[in-house]
Amino acid sequence: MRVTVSRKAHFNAAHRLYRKDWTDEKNDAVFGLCNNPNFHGHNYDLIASVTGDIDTETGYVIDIKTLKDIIKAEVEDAFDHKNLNLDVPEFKELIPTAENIVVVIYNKIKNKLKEGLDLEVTLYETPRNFVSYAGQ
Ligand SMILES: Nc1nc2c(c(=O)[nH]1)N=C([C@H](O)[C@H](O)COP(=O)(O)OP(=O)(O)OP(=O)(O)O)CN2
Ligand SMILES: [Zn+2]
Repeated sequence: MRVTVSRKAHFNAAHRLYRKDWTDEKNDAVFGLCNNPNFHGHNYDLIASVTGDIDTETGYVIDIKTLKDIIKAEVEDAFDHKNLNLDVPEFKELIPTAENIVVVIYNKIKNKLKEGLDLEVTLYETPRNFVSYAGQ
């Protein structure tokens, strides 16, 4: 019996979408306002969903406190009130699009989960723009 346990979280971060190896013209053409050198911010929301078997002794798939602590350490403490391009090592050479951010978050959380647990992360960049990643 596989059951999914989910936890919501939140962080604010600034970013700029651009490639250092492209001209300003090409960055403007592809990324538009998101290439503004002054950066811009988003109120990111995320949902981390962990799927696994219910432990017969505890009744848990995962203690939600454990999931909360992982998300705090791996996502909130690492990204909240940060400039993703400048402050977060994972995005030194990786454009902080929602797609790339959700994959980075997935990998950071997945590495802290016990074997046998599956993970899906959904990241909202705005209330209407969101991406999901479940590995592969
Ligand atoms: N595939 C992607 N497209 C875009 C991304 C992205 O990460 N992946 N990101 C951006 C911008 O960074 C940003 O998200 C755009 O924000 P905003 O202009 O506020 O977006 P909307 O106008 O759609 O805002 P709503 O309030 O949700 O309508 C652009 N593209
Ligand atoms: Zn943006």
